[in-house]
Formats: sequence, structure tokens, C-alpha cells
Amino acid sequence: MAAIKSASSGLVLPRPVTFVTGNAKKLEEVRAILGQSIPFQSLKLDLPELQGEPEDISKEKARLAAIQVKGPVLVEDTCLCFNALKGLPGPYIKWFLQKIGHEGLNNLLMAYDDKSAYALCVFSFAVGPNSEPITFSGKTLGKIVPPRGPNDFGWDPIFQPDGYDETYAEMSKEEKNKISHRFKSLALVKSHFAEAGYTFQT
Ligand SMILES: O=c1nc[nH]c2c1ncn2[C@H]1C[C@H](O)[C@@H](COP(=O)(O)OP(=O)(O)OP(=O)(O)O)O1
Ligand SMILES: [Mg+2]
Repeated sequence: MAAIKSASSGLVLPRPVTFVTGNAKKLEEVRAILGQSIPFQSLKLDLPELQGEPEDISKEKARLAAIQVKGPVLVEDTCLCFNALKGLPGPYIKWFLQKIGHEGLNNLLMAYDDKSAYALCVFSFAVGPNSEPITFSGKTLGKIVPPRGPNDFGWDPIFQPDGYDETYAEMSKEEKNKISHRFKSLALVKSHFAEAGYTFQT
């Protein structure tokens, strides 16, 4: 299922893009941020994740997703990085959160004055199973605080972005989606799609 170059401008993709994730909350945000700008469908799959650098993890997710979907895919991997811990938990935040929770994550920083952190979202786009994925990284700086706000998405209650008095969880969805790591990463995805001039075979 190779993409072909159209006579007019950009690549013609064999089908719409599939956003692959096992996380319903991510999907909700991606829908809200992309709106009608990139037509996509979604597929709920919990892909195995490589260990290592965020870009490599995201790229490998895209490769695995493209093999399953047999067409163009978008995936993302999200990290929460503590500066005092040289970027850890980073890509392993999911397991840290699951095992030690918001309190445990705060406790990890107890020995340090530096509570600064950043949220990092790395999207990868692959045209198909045989193409090299491209990555797009968005980062939002902030700090780790004791949990405040509704507990309905991951570590949102303990991440307070710089310049705000509210945690991600206390902000409205619209506000978070204007400044988030995911928003910034998707802005790059959008520009790439606009520049590449992808169109879809119907
Ligand atoms: O904006 C966010 N605000 C708060 N928490 C978040 C956010 N974005 C991801 N998260 C959580 C989900 C998971 O515990 C970990 C990332 O792990 P990550 O592998 O990227 O997500 P996942 O396994 O839930 O979904 P996927 O199937 O797309 O890999 O941070
Ligand atoms: Mg995951």
C-alpha cells in the first residue's frame, strides 16, 4: 500500500489517517485540537512500547501501528519529565503513576528543591508499513504540585504549567488544549500536513 505522488502537488495517501491509541482521553484531546484540519479515524490498540528515548519509542509505535493498519498512521507517546531526576520518569510515567500515584510522584521530589518538570508529547506519522516515521515534539514547562482538580486524566492534577495558578486538571479542556504539550506537537503535525499537501484516495 504505497503512497503515490499526485500529478498536481503532494502525496496521495491510500486511505484516511488512523490515530492509534489505547487511551480514550488522548483521543478526546486529539479530536478537539485537530477539529476538521486532518481527517482521521481512530483505532484502540495498546501497542507494545520500546524502552529508550521518547522519539525512538514514538517511531517504533508508529512502525508497529502501520503494520497492523496497513496504511497511514499517527501515534503519540507522552512523557512527564522531572528536571531534578534528569528527565525521569519520562516515558515510564505510565507505570510510575500506576504504581505510586500522585502522592508517590510528589514524594520522589521531596529530597529536591527543584520541582520543575515538563510534559513532552511526541507524535509520529508513518505513511505506511514500509516508510520511515517522522516525529513532531511539543513541550510544556511547569512544576509538580500536590494534586488539585478532577482526577480524570493521568497526571493532570499534579502538573501546573508555568504562568498559571491552575493545574492541567483545574483548567477547562479548552484552556489546556491551547497550551498543552499535545497542542504544540499537533501544531507541527498540522504544518507538516499542510506543507506536504497530502490528499486522500477516495
Ligand atoms: O495530557 C496528559 N495529561 C495527563 N496524563 C497524561 C497525558 N497524556 C498522557 N498521559 C498519561 C497516560 C499514561 O499514563 C502516560 C503516558 O503514557 P503513553 O504510553 O503515552 O499513553 P497510554 O499508554 O495511555 O496510551 P497509548 O496507547 O497512546 O500509548 O501519561
Ligand atoms: Mg502507551
